[in-house]
Amino acid sequence: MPGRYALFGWGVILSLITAGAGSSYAGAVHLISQMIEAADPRVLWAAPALIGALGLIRAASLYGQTLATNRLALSIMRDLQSAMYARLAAADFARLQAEATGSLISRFTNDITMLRESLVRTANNLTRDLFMVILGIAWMVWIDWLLALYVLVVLPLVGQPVLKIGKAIRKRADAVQTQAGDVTSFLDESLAGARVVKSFTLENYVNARARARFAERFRLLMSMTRQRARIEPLMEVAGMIALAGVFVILGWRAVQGEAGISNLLGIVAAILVVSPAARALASLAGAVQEGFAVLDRVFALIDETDQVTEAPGARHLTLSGGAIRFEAVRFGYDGARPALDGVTLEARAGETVALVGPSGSGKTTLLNLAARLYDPDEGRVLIDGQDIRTASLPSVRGAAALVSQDITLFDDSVAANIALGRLDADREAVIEAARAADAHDFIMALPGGYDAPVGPKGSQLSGGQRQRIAIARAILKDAPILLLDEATSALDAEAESRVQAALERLAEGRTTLVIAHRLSTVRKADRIYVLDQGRIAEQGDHASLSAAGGLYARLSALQLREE
Ligand SMILES: Nc1ncnc2c1ncn2[C@@H]1O[C@H](COP(=O)(O)OP(=O)(O)OP(=O)(O)O)[C@@H](O)[C@H]1O
Repeated sequence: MPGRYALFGWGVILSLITAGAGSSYAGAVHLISQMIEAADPRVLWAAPALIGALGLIRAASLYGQTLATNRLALSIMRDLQSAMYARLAAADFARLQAEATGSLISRFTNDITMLRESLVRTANNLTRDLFMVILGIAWMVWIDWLLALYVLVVLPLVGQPVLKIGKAIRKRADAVQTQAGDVTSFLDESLAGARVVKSFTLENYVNARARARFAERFRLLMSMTRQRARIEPLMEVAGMIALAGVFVILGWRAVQGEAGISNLLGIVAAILVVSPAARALASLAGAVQEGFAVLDRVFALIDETDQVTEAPGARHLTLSGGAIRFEAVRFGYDGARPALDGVTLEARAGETVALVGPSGSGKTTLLNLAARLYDPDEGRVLIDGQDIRTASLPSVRGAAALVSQDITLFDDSVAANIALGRLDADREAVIEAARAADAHDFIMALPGGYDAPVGPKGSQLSGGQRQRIAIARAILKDAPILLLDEATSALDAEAESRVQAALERLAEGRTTLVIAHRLSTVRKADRIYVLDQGRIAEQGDHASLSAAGGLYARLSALQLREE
């Protein structure tokens, strides 16, 4: 496959040939009309030969040029999209949380579409039309320099306003793209929430929100269209003024007795060649500015830097059982109240530590920090005695398996979804993990078994089945630490007891930090930490904490479920 520079080179050369052949029509018309004026009989074969040759050359080079320049533009698009996705894949969890998924998706759909149109148009037209204008003017000078001089004075008069319009378009294009993200995120949210929309009869509510967004979209696009629409008429007027002046000059000459119809035809042909090219260039100014606006957005994203990064020279964690320790950890999502405020806790290797606390007390935050999805503002998180900030990121993320309530399944086969726990796992290991997660039997009952597709977001499986797939995935990962958010979602008794049993097998032999929702879990825990407003309010085992009659005693009566 030809490289970028070769494609660019070919694009320029072929544009030059295309423009050369196209603009030479002016010269050909001039020559042929001279022959006709002189009643030269050779015109009978020279005219069709000349016109035909120019047409063929132009057609062939146009084809090659379109292919070369589009290939270049599209390959740039492909690489920009890959770079953008790679950046997002590597981006901080906080970064991804901060922007709506729909808005992120819009960068790949709306932004990229606008950029593609702009790039392809630029690639196709910029050099070709520029050469057309330059060569067309050269022909004018050759045919009649005085007329050419006149045209050259008139045409640039519109250059300045056209550039100004381009700048106005760029400003609006940015707003248009940002709003496109808003529309996409609304669509994503409201369509994904179909169950709620229907059951609460929110159709009118979502319709009103949709109409407001589409109305805003209309307004922004109209504002951009008004700018775009000004360009062509400007060029039209300039072209007409040029043409009118040419006739005045030639008419004046004819009155003086210096006739010459071949000059007239030649110049008119040149104007006809130059005009559309100049018009295309002018409207390209708008498209280029739109492209720049999107490129600004694309590069702003690609250039983003992360907060959670690997320290220089970071080494892999040395694991010896997966003891985990929080030391005076303070952390806030934003400047406001900290979500964790001086938390010190410990789970020794192999221990199960339960986290209990009111809603919003910081339990999920604690698991997020243990997986190093965020870094503490103060204090340290240690795994087997090593500060996880000083260790390599893959080794930290590899040390713990996170099983949360929002289970992510990808639209792939059951086996592929389990294998996400360890990408190089073979089929036997996948089946073994599924057995341990009590998922094997239901998987075998699916049409296609392990190769059965799970559907978008796992929609073809039940809630309990999805949970067991997630557990199988964690079993396959075989990390020494388990970070578990016990499900509260309503599963029926049988599904729940199966999930529960699978979780117990998963927790065997691992250090476990579990956000507990069940009495059986806290009873079995080696230690319970009770969180309240980001602080450890109490700690101990179930019996002693119940006896103390504090926050835990109240919470356990309300929050913890009996089997
Ligand atoms: N992404 C976020 N951005 C800003 N604040 C957040 C974010 N996530 C959580 N918080 C805040 O941090 C605090 C602790 O939240 P966290 O999710 O850790 O609580 P929790 O104990 O897990 O609650 P629950 O039991 O209801 O899930 C809350 O006050 C919450 O509003």
